[in-house]
Amino acid sequence: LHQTVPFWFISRPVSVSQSSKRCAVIGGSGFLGRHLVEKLQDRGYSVSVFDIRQSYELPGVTFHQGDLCDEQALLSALKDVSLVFHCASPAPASNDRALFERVNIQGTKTVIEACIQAGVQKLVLTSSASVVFEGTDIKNGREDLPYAKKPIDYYTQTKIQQEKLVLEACDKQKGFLTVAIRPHGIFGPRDPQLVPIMVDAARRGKMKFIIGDGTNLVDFTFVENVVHGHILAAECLRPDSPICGKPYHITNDEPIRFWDFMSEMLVGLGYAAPRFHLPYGLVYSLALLLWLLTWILRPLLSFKPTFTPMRVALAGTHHYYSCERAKQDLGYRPVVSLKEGIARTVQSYPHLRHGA
Ligand SMILES: NC(=O)C1=CN([C@@H]2O[C@H](COP(=O)(O)OP(=O)(O)OC[C@H]3O[C@@H](n4cnc5c(N)ncnc54)[C@H](OP(=O)(O)O)[C@@H]3O)[C@@H](O)[C@H]2O)C=CC1
Ligand SMILES: CC(C)=CCC[C@@H](C)[C@H]1CC[C@H]2C3=C(CC[C@]12C)[C@@]1(C)CCC(=O)C[C@@H]1CC3
Repeated sequence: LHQTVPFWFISRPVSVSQSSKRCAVIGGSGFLGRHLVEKLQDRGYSVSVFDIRQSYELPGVTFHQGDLCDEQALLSALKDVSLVFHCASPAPASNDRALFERVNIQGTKTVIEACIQAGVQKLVLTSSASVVFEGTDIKNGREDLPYAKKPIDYYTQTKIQQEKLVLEACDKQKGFLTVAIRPHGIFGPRDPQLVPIMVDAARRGKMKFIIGDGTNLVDFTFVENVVHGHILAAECLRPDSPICGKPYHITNDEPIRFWDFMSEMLVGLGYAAPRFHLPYGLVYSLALLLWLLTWILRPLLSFKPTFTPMRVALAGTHHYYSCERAKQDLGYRPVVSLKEGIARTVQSYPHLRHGA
């Protein structure tokens, strides 16, 4: 991680002691969590994972299987840990209100209480840039944009509450420091959402259409850059740093047309790029109608449409964010370019290639 470090970081060089290199990753079995665990290990951290499931084994990594709403289970996993990364969340696609409220709100309160009780000094939350997204254009959005008043789904609604809880818990007097990382559109090897959903849609012939004029710019962020942002934040988080209790956008700093990104991925995997344009308003209205119908008919039908209003909004509007604050305060610069990230991602999915 060769970076230009901010001046206040250089002015107080503190060697990262062995005890402060003991960390836990809540949600460490997931897509981002596992990449984070691997990089932390490379950087000499001793890592524990706390997750509701164990999806892999890694020599040197201790796994604690449990629900983050269970304080006792968390406490035993956080023993002797000084740094915690919280990147667990139910998948956005579930849209299960009760589950999001239980895990993202109640569970995060439990994480904060357990951290304080266990003597953890630093908590780094994986939030989301979508906490300010309401389904309409955001161009170069900065962190001072207000939280969405009408969040596009329960996932976003509870991510807002979660971020507020974590940032408000920052208390220099008590020696408990917090920071939130807001990534956007994470992609990379082993991602269970973006590429698999896209390929599934392509295989069902649903990737022929471009929603809108196809010029809307979006941030897609390679997973290693997101990991890099988390580790920088953890290492910069000290009582005298300006980052305490603040959110930081972490992006690839290369906004791309949503449909160019989709096309590059699809073509890379051997599928045709979308070609035919459909008006945004029409597709959004149809998605809304379909969503209403599935909601009304839910006692009779268990049908999950590919086109949801939320997905149409994500596919047809501008939503890209400035990561200037992270550059300034964390010395953040993306470590993998979009081109390289796309190439590595395409290569990592041989089983999703056309004809495989
Ligand atoms: N992927 C993206 O594009 C973006 C993600 N984020 C945020 O990044 C974080 C990581 O996302 P990602 O890696 O994609 O998600 P994943 O679903 O891959 O990882 C989340 C992990 O948390 C686990 N988990 C869920 N509920 C609990 C619980 N109650 N107790 C313990 N563990 C639990 C999940 O288990 P299980 O799979 O069994 O539910 C999973 O292993 C999330 O907070 C997400 O909101 C933010 C912006 C963009
Ligand atoms: C930048 C960002 C926040 C990305 C999030 C990723 C997902 C929301 C996308 C991954 C695959 C996308 C997709 C569609 C919408 C957005 C995604 C779910 C469509 C449903 C849009 C309409 C179509 O023509 C089919 C698309 C399938 C893939």
